[in-house]
Amino acid sequence: MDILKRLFGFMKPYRKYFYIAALLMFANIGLGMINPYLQKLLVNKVLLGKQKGLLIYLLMGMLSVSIVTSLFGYIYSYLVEYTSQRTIADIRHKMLNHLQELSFSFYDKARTGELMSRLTGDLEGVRVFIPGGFLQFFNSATTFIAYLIMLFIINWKLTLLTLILSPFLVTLSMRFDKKIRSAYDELRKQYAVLNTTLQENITGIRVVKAFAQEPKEIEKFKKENINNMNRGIDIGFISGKYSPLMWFIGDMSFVALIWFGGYLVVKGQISLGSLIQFNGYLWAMIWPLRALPNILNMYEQANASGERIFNLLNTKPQIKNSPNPVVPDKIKGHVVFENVSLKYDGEMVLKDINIDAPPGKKIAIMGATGSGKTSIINLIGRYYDVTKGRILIDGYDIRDLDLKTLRSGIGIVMQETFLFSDTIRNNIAFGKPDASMDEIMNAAKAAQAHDFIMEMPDGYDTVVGERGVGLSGGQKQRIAIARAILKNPPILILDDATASVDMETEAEIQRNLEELSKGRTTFIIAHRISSVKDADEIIVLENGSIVERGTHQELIKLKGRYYHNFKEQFRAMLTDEMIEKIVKEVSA
Ligand SMILES: Nc1ncnc2c1ncn2[C@@H]1O[C@H](COP(=O)(O)OP(=O)(O)OP(=O)(O)O)[C@@H](O)[C@H]1O
Repeated sequence: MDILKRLFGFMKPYRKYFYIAALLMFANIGLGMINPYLQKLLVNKVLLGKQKGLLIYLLMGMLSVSIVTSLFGYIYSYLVEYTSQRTIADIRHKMLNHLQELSFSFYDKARTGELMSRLTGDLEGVRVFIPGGFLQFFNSATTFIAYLIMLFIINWKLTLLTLILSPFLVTLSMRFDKKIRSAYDELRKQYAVLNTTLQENITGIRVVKAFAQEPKEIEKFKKENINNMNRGIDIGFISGKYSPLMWFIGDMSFVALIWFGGYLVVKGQISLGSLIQFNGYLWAMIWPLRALPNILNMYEQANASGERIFNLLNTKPQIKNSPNPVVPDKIKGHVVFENVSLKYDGEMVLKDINIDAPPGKKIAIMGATGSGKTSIINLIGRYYDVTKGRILIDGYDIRDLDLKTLRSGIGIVMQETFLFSDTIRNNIAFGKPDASMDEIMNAAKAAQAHDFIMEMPDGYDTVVGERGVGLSGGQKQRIAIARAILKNPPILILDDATASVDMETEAEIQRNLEELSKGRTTFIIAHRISSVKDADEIIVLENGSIVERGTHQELIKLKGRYYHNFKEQFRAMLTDEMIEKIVKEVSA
C-alpha cells in the first residue's frame, strides 16, 4: 500500500484528469443500467404488450445511451492514457536524475542490464496500473455492488441462487492472486538477468569474437532465455489453470438463471422483461469478478515493479554536496593531499599520501598496475571520498566545496575513453556546450586531433558510433584530450591519456600540453618515462604508498624504482654504459 501511495504521489500534478476519468467511469456504470431496463420495456410493453408506438422511443433511447457511453469511454481511455504516460515520464525523469547523482561506487557494482530493466520493464509494470488498473478495480467493485443491488431489487431469490457459486469465485481469485504474485516476481527477476546477459553480450561482442566464444555466449543467453520463457509459461500455466475454472463458475450462474428464472416466469412471479433485465445486469456484474485476477495481476506487477523502482530511488548517493557548500568565485587549482588514505570495500588502497601541487605545477604519478594511481586522481574530483586525511583545493577541504564548482574546475582524460554517439564537434564540446567552432578547433589542434578530424568525411560533423567505434584508440584519446583542454580547467588530469598514441604524436601532445599547462595544476599518470620526465615532481607509488618522489634527475640519482624503470625502458636503445653516462651527467 505504501508503494502504491508513493506511486500515486507522482500522479499529483495530473490529478484533475484522473478525477474526470473517474467521473466518466462512474457515469458509464450508471448509464450501463439503462439499456437492460429499456430491454425490459421492449419485451414487456412492445413485444408482449403490443405498444408498437413505444418501439422507436426505446430504440432511440438505447442508441443515445450507447453513443454517450462510447463517447465517455473514449474520453476516459484518453485521459487514463494521458495521465499514466505523463506520470511515468515523470518517474522516468526522476530515476534518470537520480542515476546521475549516484556515485562511482554505485556504478562499480551496478549491472547495466538490470538498471535498464528498471527503466523499461518495471516502469511499464507501473504504467498499466497507474491509473488504468487502479480505476478498473474501482470500476469492477462499484459495478459489482451497484448491479448486485439492482438484482436484489428485481428478485432476491433469483439473485441468491445465481450467485451461490460466487464465494468459490472469490476463493479461487485469492488463490490465483497468491500464485501469480510470486510467478510475476520471478519473471521480473529473470527479465533483469536476461537483460544483463544481452547487454553484456552486445557491449562485449568484440571480446567474444576475438576469443571465438560465440557458442559459449549463445549457450549462456539460451539458458537465460529458456529460464525467462519458463517463467512466462509458469504465468500462462497458472492463468490457464484458474481462468477457465472462473469462467466455468460464471457460466454456471447463467445456467441457474435460465433454469430458475424460466421457472419464475412460467409461474408468473416475474415478467419475461424483468428476466431479460436481470440477465443484462448479471452479465454486467459477472465480468468484474472475472476481471479480478487480471486486475490483481496488474496490481502485483505494479507493486513489485514499484518496489524495485523505489529501491533505486532510495539508494543514497555516497558523495553528496555539503549542506552549506563553499562556492568560490574561481578555482585557482592549488591541490593539497594531507595524510590521505583510501579504502575500497575494506581494503586499504592508498596510505598516507601527501602532495602539494600549487597552480602551474605538474605532478606525474607512476607505479605498477594496481598501485593506486587512478585512485589518487579519482579523489581530487570527489568521485570517491577519502577514508582518512583530507584534500584541500585553494585551502578549502573539497568536501566543503560546492561539488559542481569543484568538478567544473577539473578537466580529466580518463583511462578508458568514452565517446558519445554524436558528432565529433559535440563530443569535444561536451564539457562546454556553448564553445565556438574556433575554440573547438584550437582544442583539437592542441590535442593533435585536428588533422585526422579534417580527413574524416564530414570533418567535425562526422558522427562517431557508439563509444567512438570507427576511430582508432589513439584518435579517441586525442578527442578526449581536446574535450578536457576545451574546458580550460585550472586542474588538468591525464590518466594514461597518451597510452594509445604513438611516440611521435605523444611528443607533439606533450609540447602542446607544456604550453597549456602553464598556470594550471596538472596531474599526469603515465608509464612512459618520456611522458613524465619534465614533471616538477614525479611520485612513484607502490601498493598505495609513495615510495619515491622527486624530479627526473633526483630519481635517476636515487637509483631506486624509477631508475630501474628508466633502465628497462631504454635498454633496447641504450647500452649500460650510455645509461651510466646519463646517470653521471644527471648527478653532476
Ligand atoms: N572501484 C573500486 N572498488 C574496489 N577496488 C578498487 C576499485 N578501483 C580500484 N580498486 C582497487 O584499488 C587498487 C588500486 O587501483 P587503481 O585503479 O588506483 O590502480 P592503478 O595504479 O591506477 O592501476 P592501473 O595502472 O592498472 O590503472 C587495486 O587493487 C584495485 O583492484
